[in-house]
Amino acid sequence: MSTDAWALAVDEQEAAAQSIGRLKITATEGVPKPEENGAIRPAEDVDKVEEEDKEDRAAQSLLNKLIHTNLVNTTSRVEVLQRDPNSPLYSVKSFEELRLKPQLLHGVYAMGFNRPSKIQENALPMMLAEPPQNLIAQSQSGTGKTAAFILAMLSHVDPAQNWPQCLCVSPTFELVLQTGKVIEQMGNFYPEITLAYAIRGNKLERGVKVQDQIIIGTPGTVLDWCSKLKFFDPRKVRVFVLDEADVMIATQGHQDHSVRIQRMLPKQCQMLLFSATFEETVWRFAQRIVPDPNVIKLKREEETLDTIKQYYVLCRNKEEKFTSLCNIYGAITIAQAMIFCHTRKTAGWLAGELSRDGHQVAQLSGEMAVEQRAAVIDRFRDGKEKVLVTTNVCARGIDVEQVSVVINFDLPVDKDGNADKETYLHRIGRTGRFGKRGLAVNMVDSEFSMNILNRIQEHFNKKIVRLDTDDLDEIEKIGN
Ligand SMILES: Nc1ncnc2c1ncn2[C@@H]1O[C@H](COP(=O)(O)OP(=O)(O)OP(=O)(O)O)[C@@H](O)[C@H]1O
Repeated sequence: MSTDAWALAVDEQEAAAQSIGRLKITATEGVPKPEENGAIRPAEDVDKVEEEDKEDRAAQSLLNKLIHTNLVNTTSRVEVLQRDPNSPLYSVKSFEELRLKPQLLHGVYAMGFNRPSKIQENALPMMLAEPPQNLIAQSQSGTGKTAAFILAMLSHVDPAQNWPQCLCVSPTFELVLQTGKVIEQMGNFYPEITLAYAIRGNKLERGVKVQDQIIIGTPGTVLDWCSKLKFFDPRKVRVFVLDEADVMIATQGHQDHSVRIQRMLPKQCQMLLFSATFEETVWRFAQRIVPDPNVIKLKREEETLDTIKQYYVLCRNKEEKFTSLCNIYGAITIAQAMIFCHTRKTAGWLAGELSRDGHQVAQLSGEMAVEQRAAVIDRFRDGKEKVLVTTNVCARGIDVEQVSVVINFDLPVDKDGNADKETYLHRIGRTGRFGKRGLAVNMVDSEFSMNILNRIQEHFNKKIVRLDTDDLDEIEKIGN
């Protein structure tokens, strides 16, 4: 969006907020009611009331627009979804009924969670059962998987034992930091439990023994900590979590590290594998390495979220894609957006064009130092930049509530040039988090990319609708 359009949208929001305030005052204080004593209103009073009626109607319409454009609090929407059996946020049980410890109940409520989601309701009893049971679980992006396995880890820790008992391995530095923060938040009322980060740069002195009960880290560093450096004894670990399990299995390096870690764990250690996607071969592999697992698996057509609307636009080249993007920004209010490109070069070019157009843009790519990448995500999460242009580096897991639009400037393909359906799902899942509405727009600029889009539609059995970005009215409609 141009700075002007952005300013206009903000003004409109503020005006609406003030009008909503006025509406309230009118309702509680009321205007004089001359009809009640039969007196005829003076002409200027009638004018005034008519004026106020008009104002109220305008305010009401703005309020409606705000509700439709999802700019107001979505709590009630989440509550509605949590009572709809077809929603992945549905639950019949409360957190109390899941028998969480009081310290953890305190933690989840302090985070603003009212009820568990479907995956939390289903997975937690399996994860907390005695004797411990293994689990391979799939649930749509943004439906609370992370919270589920964190609650399981925190529940299993014995705070009296000062050594690592739970081990969580995540594929990237950024995800480790993000998940670590959630562990700290949820465990806020359980101060006896502490956490160590096994990530590059967190150097411990030789010979140190980690006393924290939970370790979260990337696979290579975790392996170093328990094998070469012997910072902790893997034989004492009781819970092992593999987050984004499919990528941990499918990526050779991650798989080697994870399997080597797993071999060092005791036989009775509980194994928990979570992801939003499990390609068939990966799923089979997971079932081979996890003994006797409980399984929560989605049907193909359940994998996409109805709350994320998916569109595509036809363009001829990257310049036209950029124009389409500007048109979208000109027509709808976008809180924050993530734009995915295939190469660093395109991402750099696009970030430059967007900044020239007045946007606050951040760019993220694989060659940046991990600390630098984490800092970029932090700034984006704090809303300092409204647009994040990136390659695939943060397609997975990153949770930024305000992302209302995801743009696939280039469609995701694997190294053989085939449609990368899993990455597609993870990318669009950066919006529409926990019941929010989201918009995903795919830019198609060749027969090749049209084929990729078709493969994606067929795979998920979900129609992706064409959008004409020259027609501003049409774009406006999809923003509602
Ligand atoms: N029961 C709940 N009530 C309200 N909000 C919740 C609940 N559980 C999780 N959330 C919030 O929903 C958002 C998404 O949750 P989370 O990151 O756990 O999803 P996920 O399934 O792990 O996503 P992804 O597949 O992208 O990794 C987070 O901001 C989290 O704080």
